[in-house]
Amino acid sequence: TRTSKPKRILAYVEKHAVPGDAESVVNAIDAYCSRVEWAMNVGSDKGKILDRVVSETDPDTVLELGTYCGYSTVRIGRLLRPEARLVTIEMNPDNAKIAKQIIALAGLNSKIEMLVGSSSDLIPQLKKKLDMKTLDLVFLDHWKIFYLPDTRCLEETGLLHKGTVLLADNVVCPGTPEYLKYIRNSSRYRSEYFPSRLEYLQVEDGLEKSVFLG
Ligand SMILES: Cn1cnc(CNC(=O)c2cc(-c3ccc(F)cc3)cc(O)c2O)c1
Ligand SMILES: [Mg+2]
Repeated sequence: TRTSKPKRILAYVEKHAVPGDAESVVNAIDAYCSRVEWAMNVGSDKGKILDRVVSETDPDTVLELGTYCGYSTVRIGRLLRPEARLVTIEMNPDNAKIAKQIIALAGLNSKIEMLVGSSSDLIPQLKKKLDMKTLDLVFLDHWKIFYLPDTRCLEETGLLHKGTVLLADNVVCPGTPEYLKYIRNSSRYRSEYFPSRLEYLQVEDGLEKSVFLG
């Protein structure tokens, strides 16, 4: 088919959001995906939990794994201070192209940098590439089987500091069993589960918040 779901989401956002108004971009995507077609955005129920964690953490540096259309990128970016920076990694170049346009429409280009490629390749480069000292917040929302290996990689590249917050989407649906087993049994993290619903549906899902203890 000529269009894709991300392209249809972008078209709807261009029609219904106010340029420069990140909140209206978030609301437009939620309106489209709840009324027209489901998409794997974190959504508004889990999004409210994400908002609270971002506000409480008040991060200078954020890493998002899994951009998709940029819904959570905009959701997080809209809460960051002007001098804060968010790096988001997306491995699908078509999704990245759409997300870039949605992030631009939200007026968040100055705070957000998108990298296109595999997280396992890009994470080791973060330290030097972006002069990344350490990360204050990591939002995991990419391929569920990559949550654990990428967390181990973040530990080994020295990108986590005492107090870094890891927030993982979909720990119930589709589920991230290996990640949960590791993070909940590790003495290097203090974890807490926030029950919620899968985006736009009545299915149980939730976010796992884990604080790195060093
Ligand atoms: C292709 N691709 C690019 N990025 C990714 C990573 N994200 C997911 O896989 C993902 C999947 C689901 C989901 C899918 C089917 C279903 F029946 C229930 C839930 C929900 C999410 O919130 C997700 O983040 C996949
Ligand atoms: Mg998700």
